[in-house]
Amino acid sequence: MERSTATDFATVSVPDRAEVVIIGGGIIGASIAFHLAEAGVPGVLLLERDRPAAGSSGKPIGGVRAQFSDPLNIRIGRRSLEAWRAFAARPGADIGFAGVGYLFLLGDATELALFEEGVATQNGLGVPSRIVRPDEAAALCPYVDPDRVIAAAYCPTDGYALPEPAVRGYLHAAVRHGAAVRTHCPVTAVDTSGGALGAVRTPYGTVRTGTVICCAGAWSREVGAMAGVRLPVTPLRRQIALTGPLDPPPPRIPFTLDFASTANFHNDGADGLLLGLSDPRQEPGFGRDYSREWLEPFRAAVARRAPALATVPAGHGWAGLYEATPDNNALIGEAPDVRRFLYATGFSGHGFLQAPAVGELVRDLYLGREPFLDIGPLAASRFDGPAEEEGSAGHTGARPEAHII
Ligand SMILES: NCCCC(=O)O
Repeated sequence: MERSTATDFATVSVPDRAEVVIIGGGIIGASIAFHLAEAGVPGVLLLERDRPAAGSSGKPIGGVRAQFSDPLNIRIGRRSLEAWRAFAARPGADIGFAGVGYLFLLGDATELALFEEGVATQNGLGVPSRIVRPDEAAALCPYVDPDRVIAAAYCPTDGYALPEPAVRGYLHAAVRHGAAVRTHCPVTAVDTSGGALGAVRTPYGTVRTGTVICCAGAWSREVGAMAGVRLPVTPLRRQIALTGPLDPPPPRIPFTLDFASTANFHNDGADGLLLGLSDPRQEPGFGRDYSREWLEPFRAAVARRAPALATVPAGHGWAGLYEATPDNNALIGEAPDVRRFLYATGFSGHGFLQAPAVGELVRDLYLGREPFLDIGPLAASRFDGPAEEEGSAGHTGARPEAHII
């Protein structure tokens, strides 16, 4: 599902030395490169083994929201939304931001209680979300059957945007500010000595550096291991499909998501829909071949909430990888045993929507500045211990968010 040509910065050589080497040219690496270069950090080098956004950032459309259950993710989402809205001015690119809102469909009293608590937390942090009755949910999204939901949570300032133009926008702006970007340039080794970084190696040569930032998404565990750093990230295939033109064309709807099943749908251009589901049967792995079996649980789920879409056609599909952590929260921090090995990964499906704020946070971590929030709870060390248990929040108190996709 190629939609646009990616910016390419084909590698013919790498510099002998860089102040900072960012590994990974997806949305997180691109945002960090931009924020560091904009702040005047010299010698920022981003290495991408393929083309920009070749991993999961190549998703056609990405939801952006501040509706989360815990303050940390709410604040990251809210801060990022401000940046997505202003992206045309800074860094300066059209990312197709559409503030259509997010509508979480709720099926029972337990879900409603969870979202009432979440909305109260969000409102306390300035996010204008609210619980809406079934008839208002159906008015916002006419596919929803008001007799089949108990309520919904709606935030009008959420929406979606286009990830690949966002990656390109960040990279072009980073280069304008002096950063270097090399694509088709895999990192094959990270040299360390006595707990300090020495260099990264590539097929085009060795780059001496004192700082590495791992933004390798689903491949971060392997990149971390090159430096002896444990990053508990697991690849998990996620799939979406486009309906193509519908007759009649769909109304303009919020990003609509059934909380219980994760089935979701929203507009794709003027005349189609994008459909998605986090299939709980999916086994971990790097496979990214598209297959259609997820459509069966998707159709079953929408039949329960929005039966008008139960037979909607699903045309072209796309498969990408979530970079899942055991508690579905990101990993952001500095490795305790390898100085200046920083990481921003494990976004568990929320990398695009969190990328602008993450760029700021990692910039501030690098510069030793006071960040806009304490990233301590996101340190990978929360999973240190004998077992890396699925569903464990570890011992730091980082609270898993309620939304499981
Ligand atoms: N990965 C995006 C799915 C929708 C969401 O979590 O908001």
